[in-house]
Amino acid sequence: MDILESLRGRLVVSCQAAETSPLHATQHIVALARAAVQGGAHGVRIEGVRNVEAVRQAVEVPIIGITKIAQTGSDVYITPTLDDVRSIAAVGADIVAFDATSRTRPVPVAEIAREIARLDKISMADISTLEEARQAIAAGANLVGTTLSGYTPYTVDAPAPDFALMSALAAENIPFVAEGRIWEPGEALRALEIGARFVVIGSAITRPDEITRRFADAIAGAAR
Ligand SMILES: CC(=O)N[C@H](C=O)[C@@H](O)[C@H](O)[C@H](O)COP(=O)(O)O
Repeated sequence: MDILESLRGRLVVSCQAAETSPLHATQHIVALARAAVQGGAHGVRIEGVRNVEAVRQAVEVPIIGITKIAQTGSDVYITPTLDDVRSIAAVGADIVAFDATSRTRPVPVAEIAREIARLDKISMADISTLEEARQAIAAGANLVGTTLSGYTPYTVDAPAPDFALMSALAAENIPFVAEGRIWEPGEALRALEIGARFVVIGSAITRPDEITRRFADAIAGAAR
């Protein structure tokens, strides 16, 4: 079946761990991906060449692959260069996601989208505003993700999750994925009702440190 069709209306789980996390090693990312699939995820979002390669051997669902590479002179870090695109595509990502914000960037969005298409992969442009989404689609991206709303200097005050952005994307028939700062099943459902192709959840499922902190903070607040 067509990959985007297989994900329509479904849950994708982002399995990522910060360098400081006890879950950073590839074996843990693989375990998170397996657990996500066991729990009903229809796809996974994975960072890093080694991790994508290992997860590709472990699960059969589609993989959204990214790299996170810091760039000199730019805040763009999600799959920022053509080499990143090539290396993540080569190890088995089905969809390659990349930063498509209008910040200073090493490679134009159109070049990244063109390279992903040349490699016969699906391109997912991570954006933070409606205007960035319009430009990414015009530049050839297959779909956009709301991933970076709240993370660019001009969206730091955007609501979490950013349902207003989702509604604006739906109103213009821009194919979009709901991703970023979704913590409740009801929020995921609302995103799908607005028109998201599928939903990507990360921290609320795969970052036990953040999940723990949420409970710990609530309990500490109540004890005060
Ligand atoms: C901003 C950024 O770098 N987002 C990253 C993109 O891959 C990940 O760190 C997020 O965990 C992912 O987008 C899922 O979002 P959330 O963890 O909020 O459900």
